[in-house]
Amino acid sequence: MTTLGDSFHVYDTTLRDGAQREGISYSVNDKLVVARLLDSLGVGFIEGGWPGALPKDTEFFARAAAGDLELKHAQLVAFGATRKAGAKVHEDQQVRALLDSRAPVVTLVAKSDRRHIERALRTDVAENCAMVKDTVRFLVGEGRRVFLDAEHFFDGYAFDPDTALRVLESAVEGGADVVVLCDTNGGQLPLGLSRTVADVVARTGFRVGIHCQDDTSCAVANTIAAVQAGATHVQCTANGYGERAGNADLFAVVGNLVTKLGMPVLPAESLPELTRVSHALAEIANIAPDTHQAYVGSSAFAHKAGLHASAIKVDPELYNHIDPEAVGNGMRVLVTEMAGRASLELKGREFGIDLARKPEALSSAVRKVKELEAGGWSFEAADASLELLLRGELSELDSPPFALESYRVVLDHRSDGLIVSEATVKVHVAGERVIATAEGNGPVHALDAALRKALLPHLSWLDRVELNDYKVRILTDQHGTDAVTRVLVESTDGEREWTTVGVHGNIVEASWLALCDALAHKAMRAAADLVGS
Ligand SMILES: CC(=O)SCCNC(=O)CCNC(=O)[C@H](O)C(C)(C)COP(=O)(O)OP(=O)(O)OC[C@H]1O[C@@H](n2cnc3c(N)ncnc32)[C@H](O)[C@@H]1OP(=O)(O)O
Ligand SMILES: CC(=O)C(=O)O
Repeated sequence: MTTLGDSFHVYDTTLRDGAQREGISYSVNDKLVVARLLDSLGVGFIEGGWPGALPKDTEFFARAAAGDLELKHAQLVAFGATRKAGAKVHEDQQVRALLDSRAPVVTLVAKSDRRHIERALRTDVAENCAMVKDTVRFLVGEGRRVFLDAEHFFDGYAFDPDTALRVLESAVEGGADVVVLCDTNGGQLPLGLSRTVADVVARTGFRVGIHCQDDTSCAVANTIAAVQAGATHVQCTANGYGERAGNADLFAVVGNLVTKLGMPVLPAESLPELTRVSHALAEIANIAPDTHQAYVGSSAFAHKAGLHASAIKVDPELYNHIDPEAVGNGMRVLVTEMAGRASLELKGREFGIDLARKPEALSSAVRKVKELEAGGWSFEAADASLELLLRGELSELDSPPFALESYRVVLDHRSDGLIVSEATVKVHVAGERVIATAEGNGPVHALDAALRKALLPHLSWLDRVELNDYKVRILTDQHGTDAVTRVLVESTDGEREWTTVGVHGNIVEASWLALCDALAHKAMRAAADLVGS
């Protein structure tokens, strides 16, 4: 299917409005990488920043013009304000900077609420309209395509519709292609906003765009409502980054337009790239991806409730609003206290375990999971411990790689201020009784070191296994007033990562349980690899 071409604009403002989010500070190199990623998706316009206002943005446009940014799909847009009140447009340094940026498209921001014109700009409506018309005409005369961002349009239209419309008319008289209605304070709700958009389209016949801030958490809904009311240009930011509560999220807007409204606003091959690009852009912004983000979050198609899983077992479409792979995401089944037999059966499939014809083992595993979770265990993030539990129910596990006789950990607070932990483990491995002692900077570190020392000569794969991450959570609501500790251990052997869990009233024992599962899981895989080779 071909895209809608110029008849519908996907306009990205991550590099300008997205950068207005608290905590984001793109370097010029970051901006170039972001622009390339957005271009690879096939968005029509990339607003690169405000040249003349921010030195980094000026440099970004200079580097883009010098060949550092070759865009295959998008056109680069420079953002800026109209000339100042009472000034001559060709003498306005900010306007000149827009031309100097050499961007083929310019988006001008202009006031469209009479209160802002009079109180913030300290001018009158006639001069404000002249500022808009002069600036658009000047830039169009210099060969630029111009869009007008009508700031505070919805509030302004409600307060004084004639003024708001006069601003739009001035832009179009000057030669603007699109007038973008901005919900700058983000206070709109979909129904009212779509009525205004429809009204403006009907009264003016202008090409209308939409720009929504997310202060009512309705930016995406408002954007879609605007499109349904006649807007043909949507301004969005990656992952909804933006001033205050953010902007309309590009990925949700595009996801909705393509999969719900059947509008091919991006090239067909871009849709499965949404998740990857969203996460890559989060990385560059130095913001952890929102796991619950619609369409692209890692939890967007993660199912926890047993009833959901039982229907998904019949047909995944019953509980997924789209095929997750259509947007490059994937479905996951989570096993927790909310699991039923179907959840465990589906999870088992992920591990290559067929539980469908083992109803007793399945029911017993469900019971065990519920009991353990009630005692503070959590399998949601500990797939490796869950796999061991399921295989244990099916009596599929070989005996563990070693057997513990005992361990002891001591903590030594020395007179020189050093605190050293020492652990001794006595284990039986490969038919031998082994005793090993090691020091560490904490009790768990010492225990891990002692265990490795004891096992390494007997388990050839152990030298590749490392602890990647160690998370501790104190669960104060378990067992009345006694707190229990939950430890999650993430391990790696350089090729794959796996997570195990341990729970106990004693943090060292909780850690020990998680460590033992980690090694048992690796031993299980090593044995399977041996059989497979
Ligand atoms: C809704 C939006 O998010 S629009 C994007 C907003 N982005 C930014 O503000 C980030 C970049 N901004 C900047 O770097 C600076 O604010 C600048 C360079 C634009 C201006 O800096 P300064 O000249 O020091 O002015 P300052 O920021 O204090 O005030 C803005 C001026 O622009 C005027 N102004 C505001 N909107 C407009 C407009 N649409 N058209 C013309 N002038 C405007 C204000 O009245 C004020 O003028 P004054 O100095 O005569 O009072
Ligand atoms: C232009 C813009 O960012 C706004 O009105 O919110």
